[in-house]
Amino acid sequence: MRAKIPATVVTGFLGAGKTTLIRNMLQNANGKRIALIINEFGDLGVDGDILKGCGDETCTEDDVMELSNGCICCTVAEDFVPTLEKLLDRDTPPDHIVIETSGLALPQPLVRAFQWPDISTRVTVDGVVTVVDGKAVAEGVFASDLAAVEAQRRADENLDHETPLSELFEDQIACADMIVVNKTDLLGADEAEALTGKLSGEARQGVQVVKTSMGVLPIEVLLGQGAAAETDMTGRDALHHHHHDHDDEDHDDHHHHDHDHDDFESFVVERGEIGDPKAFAEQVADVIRAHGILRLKGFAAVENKPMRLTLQAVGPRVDTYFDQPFGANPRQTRLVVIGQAGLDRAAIETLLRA
Ligand SMILES: Nc1nc2c(ncn2[C@@H]2O[C@H](COP(=O)(O)OP(=O)(O)OP(=O)(O)O)[C@@H](O)[C@H]2O)c(=O)[nH]1
Repeated sequence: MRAKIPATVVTGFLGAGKTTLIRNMLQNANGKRIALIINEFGDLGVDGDILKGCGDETCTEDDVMELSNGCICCTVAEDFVPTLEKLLDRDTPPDHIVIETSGLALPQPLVRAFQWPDISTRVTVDGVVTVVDGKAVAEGVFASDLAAVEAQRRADENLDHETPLSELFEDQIACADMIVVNKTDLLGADEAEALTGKLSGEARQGVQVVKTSMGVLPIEVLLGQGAAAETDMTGRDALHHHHHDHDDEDHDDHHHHDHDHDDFESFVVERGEIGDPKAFAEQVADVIRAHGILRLKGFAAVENKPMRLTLQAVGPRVDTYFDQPFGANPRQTRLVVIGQAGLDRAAIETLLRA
């Protein structure tokens, strides 16, 4: 049986920065074939056009598909499932599927759609990424252009107009496997830190909360979370049952700053052979927990074993398996550590080499 194709769901309010994040990801895809499904309302198609025109060779028009209708829970059978199947049935299916939900959409019905027979055997939800407008949330308004959000709601008679935005926001947070606090360029460092802490407290246990601006996030952090969200709805459920949503054109009311400070960093730690793989995996998990490392991956040389051990960690969940003999490669342990800027490299190196 072939491995399931991973799908990442990107959710977040109008203007939070979903399209910006996805565009950045496509431009840094490193040859990964990523197909995009955009759940946009009606005939606006704005994000689709932006992304189709992103000018990157990895992002051809064929790889961007739009769902014709705004609400996935109502159109799963006639729209979403066929769209997904069309992608899966290609001669060269994508390596990864990314789905951008429309601004007021809740991710829950979309994740549930992956439980559909014929889909559940072929695709799995790698992770739900909730993009947050850091500035707006810090100010307690959740979206920076409230008028646009209201207009978006009013324009759809099916939309529930009663639920406060704060509750829709809670639902997006509840479903997340990763929360991206975007627009930190508009926040002070303390404000950003406080917001991150607050959101960590509100999210399900173990959910990673990362800070960034202009949606710049290493693709290794964004993709490959392995959450299988559709099989794990516990605690993800929407508190509120409102339906129907649609998207709207973004109103360009934000200032951009050109900044090139790095929000993420990564480095390599090398060491000699390890003893017991299981004990080492636990050691790695401890280091990850102690230092808030987002991803850790690489190979280890294990005493008396010709094969190299592959290590992959998403947060403190560490997977290991023997993949192939070292062959011509040096018999060494080499681990790539990825995290938010400011990792205590020296301490991490010491712990990983212990
Ligand atoms: N200052 C600042 N502006 C940002 C940042 N990220 C995105 N923006 C801007 O915010 C606006 C909205 O970004 P989008 O990526 O279109 O947001 P979206 O979530 O896709 O919005 P919709 O698709 O309309 O729901 C755009 O003008 C972006 O250029 C950021 O980190 N800082």
